[in-house]
Parts: sequence; structure tokens; C-alpha cells
Amino acid sequence: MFPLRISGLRFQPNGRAVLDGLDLELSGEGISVILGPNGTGKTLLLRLLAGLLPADGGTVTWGDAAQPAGRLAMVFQQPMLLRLSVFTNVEFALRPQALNAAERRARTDEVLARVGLAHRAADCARLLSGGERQRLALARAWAMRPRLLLLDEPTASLDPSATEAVERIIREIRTDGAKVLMTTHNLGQATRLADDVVFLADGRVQEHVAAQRFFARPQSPAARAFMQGELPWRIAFDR
Ligand SMILES: Nc1ncnc2c1ncn2[C@@H]1O[C@H](COP(=O)(O)OP(=O)(O)OP(=O)(O)O)[C@@H](O)[C@H]1O
Repeated sequence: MFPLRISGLRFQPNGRAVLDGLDLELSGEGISVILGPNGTGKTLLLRLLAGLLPADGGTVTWGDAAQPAGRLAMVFQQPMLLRLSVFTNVEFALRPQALNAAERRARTDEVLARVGLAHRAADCARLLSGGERQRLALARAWAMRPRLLLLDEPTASLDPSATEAVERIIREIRTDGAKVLMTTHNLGQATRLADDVVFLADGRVQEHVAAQRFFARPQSPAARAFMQGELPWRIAFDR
């Protein structure tokens, strides 16, 4: 399934090029964080990889294959939860898998414990707070044992403590062997989580380097300008 190679990817609704020949190669390990200004197509890239939208051109290859051999899971900024119990939200997602009812129950109990929601298993998912909802969405994705986990701004509206809890879960999912590809506007989060940074602007990848190198000094002018715009915030709040 890896390396994941994206070549010349285009998305141009009504002729307007949002992704304009995007090239990117990702290994199967670690957490890759996509950074870039609003509206550059970060979410779009995740949705295209998840097969939720067709591209207008370009190729995506997964190892040597045109389709991913392992499982993909995606968690959205506003997770879509069923109006059912916390437990059922996870268990239901496992039904297409070759697991019997006891195995589904055991795996559901395990992931709910790992995200700290075991005590809420019987509650309706719609009653959860924003942070709990995001933890449930991550548990649901984790239970599927994805080889690639796509996360779209997973902590966008969460407070620092809920954010810290979600970041811990993301690290554990990575340790469990999933490749994580995520977007965030939180540069502090990117410095905490990223192994490598993909900087997107003007419909293309402007820079893809190890996170340490990116945060020490981005090479592309677009990334430098972006980081300078964010810097005052970073110095004030991220120490
Ligand atoms: N299905 C779609 N059809 C047409 N245009 C779309 C579609 N999805 C996204 N777009 C457009 O593509 C552009 C990029 O959107 P996207 O949500 O990927 O940006 P983003 O980089 O994630 O932005 P932000 O940082 O603000 O979340 C936007 O102009 C959006 O309107």
C-alpha cells in the first residue's frame, strides 16, 4: 500500500484549478501533517485520497497497486455520529468486517477504554461534548485497524485539555502501526505531532520535509511567509 505516490493530481471545479498538478510521495510510517493557508485544498486532498470525490486528473498509486490494499479510515472536523449509543457507534462500523458479535464487542470495549469513554458506552453519542465526540470518532476509526488514518483538523474547536487528549490518541494510533495523514491550523500541534510536514499552497506541494527541518527554517518562500504570519501567535501561546 506504501509508498503512496500522488502524481499530477488535479481538481478544478468549474475550470478553477484548486489542485493544480499536485505531486507527493508518502511512506507508510509516522504522522505527516499538511499545512497551508485557508482554501488551498488540504481537506480536498484527504477527501480525494479517501475516494469521496473523483479527481479531474493525475494518478494515485498505493505501492504497486491502483487501489489501497489495506484499510483507510477518515475522521472529519465535525464527526458524523449515529443517534445511537456510544458503544453502537463503534460496533456498527465493525459490521462489514469479518468479525463475529463477540469479537466486535471485545474490540469496541477495548477502543472505548483506550480513548477514556468506557464509562459512557451506554449514553447516546449525541449527548457527548465536542472533545468526547472527537474521541469517539477516533475510537471508531481505530477499531477498524486502519493502515492509513486521514484526519481533518481533528482538534479545530477543542480546548487545550481536550486537544491534548486527542493528540495522545493520535500518537497511540501511530504507535499501533497506522500511517497518519492529517491537516491542522494549529502550528503548536504540528510541532508536537508531525514527523514530516507537507506544505500546500497554490494547488501544489511547495515543500515536503522532516518536521524539525521545516520548523527550523522552511525553504519555500510561500511557507516562510505563512510561518511568519503565524509566528506571533506561536511565540505568545505555544511555549
Ligand atoms: N466538492 C467540491 N466541489 C467544488 N469545490 C470544492 C469541493 N470541495 C472543496 N472545494 C473548493 O476547494 C477549495 C479548497 O477547499 P478545502 O476545504 O480543501 O481547503 P482547505 O485548505 O482545507 O481550507 P481550510 O484551511 O480553510 O479548511 C475551496 O475553494 C473549496 O470551495
